[in-house]
Amino acid sequence: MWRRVASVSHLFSHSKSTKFNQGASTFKIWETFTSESEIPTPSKGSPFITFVLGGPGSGKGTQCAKIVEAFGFTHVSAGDLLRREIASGSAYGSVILSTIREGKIVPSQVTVELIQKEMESNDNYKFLIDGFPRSEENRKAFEQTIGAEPDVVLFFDCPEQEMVKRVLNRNQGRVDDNIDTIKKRLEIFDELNWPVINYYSQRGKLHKINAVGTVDEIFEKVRPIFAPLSTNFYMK
Ligand SMILES: Nc1ncnc2c1ncn2[C@@H]1O[C@H](COP(=O)(O)OP(=O)(O)OP(=O)(O)O)[C@@H](O)[C@H]1O
Ligand SMILES: Nc1ccn([C@H]2C[C@H](O)[C@@H](COP(=O)(O)O)O2)c(=O)n1
Ligand SMILES: [Mg+2]
Repeated sequence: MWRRVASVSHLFSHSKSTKFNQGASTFKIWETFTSESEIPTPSKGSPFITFVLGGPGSGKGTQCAKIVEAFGFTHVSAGDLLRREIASGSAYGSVILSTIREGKIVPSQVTVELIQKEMESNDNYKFLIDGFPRSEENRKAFEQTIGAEPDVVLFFDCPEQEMVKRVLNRNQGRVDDNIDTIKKRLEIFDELNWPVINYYSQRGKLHKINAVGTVDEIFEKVRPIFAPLSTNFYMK
């Protein structure tokens, strides 16, 4: 059952907030996803947030592109934001680059700030946040800074051997797509991501998807999770 847990209205409390607060669309979201008894107190100005989890090469970015196309979400990839920060030559750039090269996790404050800016600068109210949270520290920083919890959490479950094969074949020139860094990323994933996955599983938000198969086969497992959006949601 879809359930809104927290409001991010304060995140959008300035000029951008009105897009969430005005018109019938906000109320449509509530009408569609919650029964009367489950609505805590409808809060105006709450974007629909999906976290997308899975190991390196599990297919998160690939499936996000399909979800964007089918359901009109905005794709916010934490890894892409960090790579963009490196490319921009910002003050954080060199630290981010060395962290990514080592297969480690960038401090949450940096990543959450980038995600927040991206959400605030976007007119959409449906967000796929890809590759985040990677750790409990990430998760708590998002909750504290943004003041929200996700509505849905996808977890693409893929065997290690398959993930390694996909990453080594990716061929996008990423500094972390080499066997040494992949091994470290997998270790970090095992150590830090499982507590996050368990956290959302215990709260009934996790949708675990077997990520083996063709891209289209996997998307057919994803589609029903968002199907209510296509029929009832106020479309972008
Ligand atoms: N179902 C699939 N079968 C085979 N290859 C796939 C499948 N899904 C994605 N790929 C390919 O595997 C590679 C990794 O996919 P993708 O970039 O979507 O993974 P990711 O989870 O976003 O990885 P990362 O965390 O490293 O960003 C890409 O080259 C992609 O084209
Ligand atoms: N929440 C995040 C997301 C990503 N990173 C860093 C470390 C990852 O290995 C790298 C690439 O991310 P991907 O594109 O694979 O999602 O970016 C991070 O530190 N914290
Ligand atoms: Mg990716």
